[in-house]
Amino acid sequence: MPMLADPSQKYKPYTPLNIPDRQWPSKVQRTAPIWLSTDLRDGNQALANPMTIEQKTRFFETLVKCGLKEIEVAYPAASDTDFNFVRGLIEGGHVPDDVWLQVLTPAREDLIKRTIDSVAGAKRVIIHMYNATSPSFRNIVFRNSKEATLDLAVKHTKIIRQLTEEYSARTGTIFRYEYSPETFTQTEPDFAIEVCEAVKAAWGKAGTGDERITFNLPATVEIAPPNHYADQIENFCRKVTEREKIIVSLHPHNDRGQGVAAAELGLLAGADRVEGCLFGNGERTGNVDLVNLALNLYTQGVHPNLDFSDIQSVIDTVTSCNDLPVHPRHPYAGELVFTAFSGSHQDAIKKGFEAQKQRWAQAQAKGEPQYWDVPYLPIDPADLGCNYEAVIRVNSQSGKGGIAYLVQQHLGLDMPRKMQISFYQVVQDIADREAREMAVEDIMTAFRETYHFGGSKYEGRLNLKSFKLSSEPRADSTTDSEEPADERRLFDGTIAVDGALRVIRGDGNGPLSALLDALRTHLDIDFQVREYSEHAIGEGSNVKAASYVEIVRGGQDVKDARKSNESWWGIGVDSDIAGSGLRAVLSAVNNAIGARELPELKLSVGFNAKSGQADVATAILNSLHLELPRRFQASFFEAVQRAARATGGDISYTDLVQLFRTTYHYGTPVPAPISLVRFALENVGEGGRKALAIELAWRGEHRKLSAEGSGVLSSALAVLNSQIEGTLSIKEYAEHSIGDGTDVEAASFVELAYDLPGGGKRETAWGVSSDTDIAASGLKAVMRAASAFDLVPKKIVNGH
Ligand SMILES: CC(=O)SCCNC(=O)CCNC(=O)[C@H](O)C(C)(C)COP(=O)(O)OP(=O)(O)OC[C@H]1O[C@@H](n2cnc3c(N)ncnc32)[C@H](O)[C@@H]1OP(=O)(O)O
Ligand SMILES: CC(C)C(=O)C(=O)O
Repeated sequence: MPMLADPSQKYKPYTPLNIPDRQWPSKVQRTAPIWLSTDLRDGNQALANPMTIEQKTRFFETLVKCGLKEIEVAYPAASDTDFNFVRGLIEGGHVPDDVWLQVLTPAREDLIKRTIDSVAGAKRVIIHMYNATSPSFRNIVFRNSKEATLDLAVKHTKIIRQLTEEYSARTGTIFRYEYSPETFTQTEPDFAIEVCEAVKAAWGKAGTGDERITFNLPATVEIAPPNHYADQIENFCRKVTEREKIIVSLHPHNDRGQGVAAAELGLLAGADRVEGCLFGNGERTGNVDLVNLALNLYTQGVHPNLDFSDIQSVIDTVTSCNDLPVHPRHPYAGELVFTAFSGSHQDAIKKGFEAQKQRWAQAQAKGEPQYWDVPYLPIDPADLGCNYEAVIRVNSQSGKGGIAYLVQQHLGLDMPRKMQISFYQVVQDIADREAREMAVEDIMTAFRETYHFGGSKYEGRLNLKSFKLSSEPRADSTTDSEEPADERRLFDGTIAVDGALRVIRGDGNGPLSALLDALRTHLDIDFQVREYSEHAIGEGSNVKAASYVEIVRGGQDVKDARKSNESWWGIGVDSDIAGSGLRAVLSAVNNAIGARELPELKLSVGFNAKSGQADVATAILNSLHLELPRRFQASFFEAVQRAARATGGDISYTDLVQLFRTTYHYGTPVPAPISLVRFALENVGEGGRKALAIELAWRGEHRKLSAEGSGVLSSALAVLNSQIEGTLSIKEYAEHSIGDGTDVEAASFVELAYDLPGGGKRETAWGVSSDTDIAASGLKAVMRAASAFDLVPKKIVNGH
């Protein structure tokens, strides 16, 4: 059947009240009303499967925990379950002293008696009686007159008064009385007031405070817009006598979807109290939602005197008891209400959080309130025990702002705007391709994979192992100016390239360009930096630097580089700011090179000193695990060049390693001319002075010697110097570990200078050794370096 062309022929509109001087439209709610939960009565009676006693008890406990002080627990005359539930609450001691139990009864004597029986022994009880007063109920349901309707209410009010007084005398129970002219909103306004006046008179003892009588004015079925309900309430409040002895209570249903509005306007119109259910359960479309009402007040800065600080646990109890879901879009409580999928919402939320952080810091410094003001979020999810995880969820409708927000929240990284755009494209592609929502974990994985960030699992093809940055004055810089000398930065590092270690070197205006120079020189990887930014992560001693780098193809002039459509971003985090920048460059480079083939390490003479020295060092690093200091590299490189020239220009990898071994007596069967046989070290005196007793094989003979020094190396030098003319001294010393755990060894590198007797020319030589004992390693390196000199033996004078 089609909908009616003219519904006015079927449905009558409501008749508005004429209150020209109505006050409620310009009022503002500044206090919380009295709340009554009728979940266990009106809510329960609307369920296909009413709650069990166990469920009702659990629900009751949750209501108490939320702070409800008036709870309608049952229609006790309806069933044994309801009756026994009320008994169980009282006898089980579940009712706190400050909570009023409310029970509903019709205007029937037998049922009233049963109702009052149910609450025996309770401390505070509200007996709630109702009868229908509207014309259609009078005519259709009860088939009685106005007088009979009024008499029914009066007669049974008197019965309740008499019975409760008897019970009070016997048990000490404090009773209040609530009367509902059912279908108030459809009852003639003056008749509703007339019935209530008659009931008040029949009760005969309405006073102030806890002695007030409650007139509950239900919108049993919501049949008019909420302003009409407000007019009806204001009309009632104005006309009823002894207003101060009355609690005016609202009981809105939600048939037109305006229950919350009706309650809010009804309160402005003078009501004191609201009856409703959590999340709006109840007959048909439900009773008014108390959670919605309470949190509406809360977001106006009015404490509702209800506690929803763990709203999820309330949802869990309610849904498990009444078996009704909470809609994902339900105000304040739905799973999606703090979630933005759309890009512009996410962007505004992200900006809102950032601006709020600053605003709050300023407000805190001035001792002012920290007001909540985040676009699209009318309440702080944290106030309801929710976290910000769900605030932004990403699908194909999302934008860069939301994705950047998640990266910020989960990784602490505040991507620059252009990087946000770039990463957004990555996420969009995945979301579009897979046509699904991207979970936070998906986005974090995409971020880690794109930028090779976050541990060995995401390592790229190029991976920084160690580095050293130094500086030297520019060749063309002048020293006579007042300005600080113009410096070039030198990068010396070890990187893993597809798993194999490479020593690379480069120089530039700064650390990043020095690294890029090194990559260009050794690996044919040619990029230049277009944008760089950084920020701190964390505070105090845990602070780290996060760097973001955008690179473009190398060899472009500034104008072309700026215009280039092709670029790659990278991110680096390190406790050292230079380290974070270098890591960011490698992250971007890894992003850019993809699977491109990289040049193999090649060794041939004719290479320039920069690349040649580092390539030689790479060979030694990969074969012997020794990280040669830069000057050691230069020194060995000369030996390599000599050897290569002698063999026509080429030197194989194996020959190179062999050359290293023989040059430095490193791991060769024939020991160095001066070599360590055994030694003993002793601490002498304070300050770490050492006494060294050592046995040396000295060019074919054994010498047992001893000397003291400030440390191991200085005592070794003292021993050597006691045997020669001239002086040996240490020019450079370096060490590093090889391996880890219990297999760790120390590698020592010593450069000795030999000042020949009589002020002759100074010579230098390197020695290298490794040993599980670091002292032995240092001593062996010293002896191997000393072996390189043509040492002049000490002259024997008078037998000494
Ligand atoms: C708007 C509301 O939500 S009001 C509360 C509604 N809740 C419930 O109805 C749940 C509990 N109810 C019940 O368990 C049952 O209806 C009972 C036990 C109260 C009564 O059961 P029954 O005696 O079988 O009557 P029934 O369920 O048919 O109720 C209709 C009768 O009650 C009368 N009645 C309805 N409301 C009232 C009232 N407030 N006061 C007195 N009588 C009433 C009707 O006129 C009708 O009387 P009739 O049989 O003489 O024609
Ligand atoms: C008993 C009354 C208050 C009721 O539930 C209603 O009118 O909806």
